[in-house]
Amino acid sequence: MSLEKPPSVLVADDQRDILHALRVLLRGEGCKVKTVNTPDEALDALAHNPFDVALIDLNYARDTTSGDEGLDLIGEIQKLDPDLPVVVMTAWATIDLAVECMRRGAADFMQKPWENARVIATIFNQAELYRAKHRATVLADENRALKESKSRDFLAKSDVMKPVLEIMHKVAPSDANILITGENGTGKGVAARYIHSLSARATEPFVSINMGGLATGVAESELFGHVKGAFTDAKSDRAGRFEMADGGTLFMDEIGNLPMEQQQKLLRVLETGEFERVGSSRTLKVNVRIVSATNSDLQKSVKEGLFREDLLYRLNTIPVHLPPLREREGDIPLLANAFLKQHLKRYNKAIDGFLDQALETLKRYGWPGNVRELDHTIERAVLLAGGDKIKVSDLGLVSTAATSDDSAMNTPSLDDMSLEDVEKYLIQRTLKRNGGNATKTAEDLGLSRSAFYRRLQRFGL
Ligand SMILES: Nc1ncnc2c1ncn2[C@@H]1O[C@H](COP(=O)(O)OP(=O)(O)OP(=O)(O)O)[C@@H](O)[C@H]1O
Repeated sequence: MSLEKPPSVLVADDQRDILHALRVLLRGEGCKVKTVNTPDEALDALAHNPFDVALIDLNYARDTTSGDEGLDLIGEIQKLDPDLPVVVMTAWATIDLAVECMRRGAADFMQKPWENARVIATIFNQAELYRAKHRATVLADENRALKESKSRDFLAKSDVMKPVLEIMHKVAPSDANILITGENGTGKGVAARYIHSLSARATEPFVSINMGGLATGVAESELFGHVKGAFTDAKSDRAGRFEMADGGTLFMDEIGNLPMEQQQKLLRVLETGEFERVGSSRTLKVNVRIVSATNSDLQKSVKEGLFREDLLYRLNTIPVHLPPLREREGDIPLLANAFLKQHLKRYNKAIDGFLDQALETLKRYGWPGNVRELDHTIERAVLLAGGDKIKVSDLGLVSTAATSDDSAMNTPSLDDMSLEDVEKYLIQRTLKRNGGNATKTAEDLGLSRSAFYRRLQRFGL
C-alpha cells in the first residue's frame, strides 16, 4: 500500500503483548507507530503529536468488559480533533457495542483476534481519507487567502533603492525573519511577496494577514485557526494563517497592532513552530518563514510597554527599510509607466504615455500616500484623460507644484474642493505630520482604526 508519507498511528491498549504484536505488524508496513497503555496517555500523545489514525481498545482497567472507558475515549479524541479517524478493537464485541462506537464517532470497529490484512487495509484507508480531508480544508482556506492578495513585481531603479534591493536579494534565500519598515503605501506588501518569490519557498504558499484591519478578538483565530464550537460563530473547524502558510511565508502586515496576548503566542511559534487552534488542546507544528511589516516605531512601542522586546528581536533578524516615494524620484517614471500600462489594459483604453509636464508634475509632487497614491492617481488619469497623452490636469492632484519646504503639498483653496477632497487632504496632511504613522493619525483625526483604514482605501492612500 502506498501513501506519500507512511501513516502515523497511535495504538492504545492495556495489554503489552497486543501492543507489541500491532507495533510489529504496522511497522512492517512502514507505519510510524506510538503505543500507549491508558486513555490518559492516549490523549496526551494526541495533544502533542500529529497522528493520522488512532487504533484503540475499549477496556483498560483490569476485569472490566463494559467498554465505557473506550467509549469515553472516542468522545475525548473527537474533542481534540473531530476529523481524526478512531478505529476500535475489542475482544468483547456485540452488535450493540459496535453501534454505540459508531454513534460516538468511531470510523471502524474490529474484533480481536484481528485479521492482519484487514487491520492494515483499514489503517491505510482511514489515513488517506483523513489527509485528503485535512488537505481540502487547508486548500480552501489558502485559496481564500490568495484571492485577497494581489501579486506584482517589485519595481525600483533609483539610487536610494539600490542598497534596499541588494539586501532583499541577499537575504531572501535564507529562512531569516525579515521586518520591513516604511510609511503607508511604500510597497511593504509588494516587497514581502518579492522576497518570497526569490526564496527557496517560492513554490509554497505566500499567505498574508493585516493585523491593523482585524476587529478586536479575532486575531488569535485568524492566526492560529479554531475548532468548531470554540466560540459562538465557530460553525466549523478552520485553519489559521500559520497552517495555511506551512512550508511557505507568512506576511504579517501592521505587526505593531498585534495584541499583547497574541505576541506571547507568536513568540512561541517563532521559537518552536508550535501552536494550538483556538478551542483545541492539540498542538500543531509548522515550518513558516515570517516577513512582517510596520509603519510605526517598534523600538518606541517596546519602551512604552506595548510591544515585547524579545518578539521584536525575533522578527527583526534582518531589517529592510523602504524610503518614502518623495525620496525616490528616480523610480517615479518607471512606476508611473507600469501603472499606466496596467490600467490601460484594464479599462481597454489607448493612451500614448505622459506629456513631459505631467511626468515632471508627478516627480515633483510629495506623495504622502506613496506608491499606492501614485497607482490610484494614474488609474484616475486613465479614466479621465481625453487626449492621446496624459496631461497635468488629468492627474487631479490637490497640489501640483510641491515646494521643497513643504514637499507634500501646498494648501489648496477650499473653494475648489469637494467634501471628499477636504477629507482626503486632512488625512494626507495628518499622515505626513505623523511621519506615516497610521495609528497616531487615526487618533489625531478621532477615527477608529477600521474607519481610518476604510478611508485610506477609498482615497487610494
Ligand atoms: N516597488 C513597487 N513596484 C510595483 N508596485 C508597487 C511598488 N511599491 C508599491 N507598489 C504598489 O503600491 C500599492 C501599495 O503597496 P503595498 O500595499 O505593498 O504598500 P504597503 O507599504 O504595504 O502599504 P500599507 O502600509 O498601507 O500596508 C500596491 O498595490 C502596488 O500597486
